[in-house]
Amino acid sequence: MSIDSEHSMVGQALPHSGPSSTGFVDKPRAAAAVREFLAAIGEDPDREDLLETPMRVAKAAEELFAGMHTDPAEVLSKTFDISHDELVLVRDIEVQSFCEHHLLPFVGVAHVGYIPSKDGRVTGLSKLGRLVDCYAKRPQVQERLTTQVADALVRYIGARGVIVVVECEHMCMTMRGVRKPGSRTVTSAVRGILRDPATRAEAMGLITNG
Ligand SMILES: Nc1nc2c(ncn2[C@@H]2O[C@H](COP(=O)(O)OP(=O)(O)OP(=O)(O)O)[C@@H](O)[C@H]2O)c(=O)[nH]1
Ligand SMILES: [Zn+2]
Repeated sequence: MSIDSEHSMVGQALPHSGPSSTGFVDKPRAAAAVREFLAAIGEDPDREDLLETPMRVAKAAEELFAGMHTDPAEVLSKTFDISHDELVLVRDIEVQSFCEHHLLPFVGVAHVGYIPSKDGRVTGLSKLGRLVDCYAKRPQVQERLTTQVADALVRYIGARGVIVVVECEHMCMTMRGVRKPGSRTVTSAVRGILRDPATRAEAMGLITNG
């Protein structure tokens, strides 16, 4: 179960809670499933070079899906009162996620901007990258990733305006299926006063032109 505090887990004692918890994957179960999968595709799971693969995958899953067990409220819990009440924008935050339809990666960048709460509380810049990871490191679709990052900034630090733009290439569209390498999907979410056309245009200008 995810410990995302948006989903009614606030205040509960959580096993393995924390921004970078480990130990949440049932590794023997995951390894058994990978072994079965290898057999299903016609491989020999007892082939010497494959013997350790199921457990390797199970261990990797802990890292690859760590966001499921990261609490966004905790990521954004520390703020600084520096009385900055205008746009803060971090561009080109690396995104590495997994499409929940095919469990193949989608990778690219996120641009995250926000206008702090009226009292000018800001979060540490690195926390925006951690927030993106929190929502990216889980089975995901790009649209949901984009809105979850935007909504978290409103909810947890009271941002008066938020703009999130995510641009990714989906391996499920390049390695298989429609096979369109190089195509990039762009999604955006805008909240609060950044919905105002002039403010939004200014933020989009900074995102696209630097
Ligand atoms: N909206 C959205 N779609 C995604 C995302 N990642 C993958 N997809 C799409 O999910 C869809 C799943 O479609 P299905 O028809 O159920 O699956 P499929 O037969 O494997 O589809 P094809 O990829 O067209 O072969 C595909 O069109 C994918 O391109 C995402 O982040 N957002
Ligand atoms: Zn996919």
